[in-house]
Amino acid sequence: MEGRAAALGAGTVLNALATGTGAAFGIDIETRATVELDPAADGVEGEIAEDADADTDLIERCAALATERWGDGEGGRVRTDSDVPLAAGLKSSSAAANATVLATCDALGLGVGDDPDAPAVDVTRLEACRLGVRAAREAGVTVTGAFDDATASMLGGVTVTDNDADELRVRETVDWDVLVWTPPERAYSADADVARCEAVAPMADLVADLALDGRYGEAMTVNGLAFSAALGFDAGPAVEAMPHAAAVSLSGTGPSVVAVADPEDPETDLDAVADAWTDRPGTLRRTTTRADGATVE
Ligand SMILES: Nc1ncnc2c1ncn2[C@@H]1O[C@H](COP(=O)(O)OP(=O)(O)O)[C@@H](O)[C@H]1O
Ligand SMILES: O=C(O)C1=C[C@@H](OP(=O)(O)O)[C@@H](O)[C@H](O)C1
Repeated sequence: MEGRAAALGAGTVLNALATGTGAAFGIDIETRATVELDPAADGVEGEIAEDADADTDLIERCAALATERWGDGEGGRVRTDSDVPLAAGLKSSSAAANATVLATCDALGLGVGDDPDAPAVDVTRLEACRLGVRAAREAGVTVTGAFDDATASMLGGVTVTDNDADELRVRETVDWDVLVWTPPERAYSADADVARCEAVAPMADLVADLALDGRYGEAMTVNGLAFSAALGFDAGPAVEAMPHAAAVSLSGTGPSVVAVADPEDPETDLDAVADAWTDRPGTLRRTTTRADGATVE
């Protein structure tokens, strides 16, 4: 009983910490999970390939909740390996949770899809996503549940969500080139200063209006300025990127900054953004948006 799945990292359009409404978009960086179930095992044991000391509680809970819900409460082992840096604002927790829940479904021999009425579909990706969000809340790695990030990672494209109700308001495909700057430091979402985020709620409402109007780029850039100020990050990288990018924002609670360009628009140029950011410490990564989301492998 072995199963495998992969889920996406994501960038932020609207940080949900101010109002509970959030928006994010899936990008082409992945976390893969392998689950081996053993009906005789007592509980689930987790391992994170990149970091032997990182907290495995989230993925252990994801596998355990999934076997409780769709199996017979089997235990076993779960292992993740990931291109999504941990606690860097690129939704590593959502990608790990989604990949683990789907890999557990695969190990249980269940069909995963989006149409609940299709004969081959036992579990929808949205159901799997909601279970991962529940595990994230129980593991204490999130403030709002981060259903925005979880849906972007699971479904791909851009999603706008109500994280208080775990409700998907919008899902749309976007086609952007993406440049990600990840500074060396890490910022765990659970440690974020929520009161400072709540102070910029009027700006978050404006960002939500723009996003619900389909103006994702403007929404994202306003989000970045507001939440960089709220969370104490330098807005300099965003200002440097703005002349060359369709949009740029601090991602999540940071520290990564994500700039996007429209491949059809010659006015946008991520090489110029990379030049502007080149002397900053950390890593620069070029990627693209993804519309397909998480997959069973
Ligand atoms: N590859 C992974 N495998 C297992 N758990 C992970 C992985 N990546 C992240 N996590 C979990 O998510 C937590 C980080 O969550 P968070 O601070 O929200 O970061 P991010 O903004 O990247 O989602 C980690 O402490 C760990 O519990
Ligand atoms: O924990 C949470 O509820 C959230 C964390 C933030 O993301 P990161 O995990 O990327 O910091 C934020 O963008 C998201 O809207 C909600």
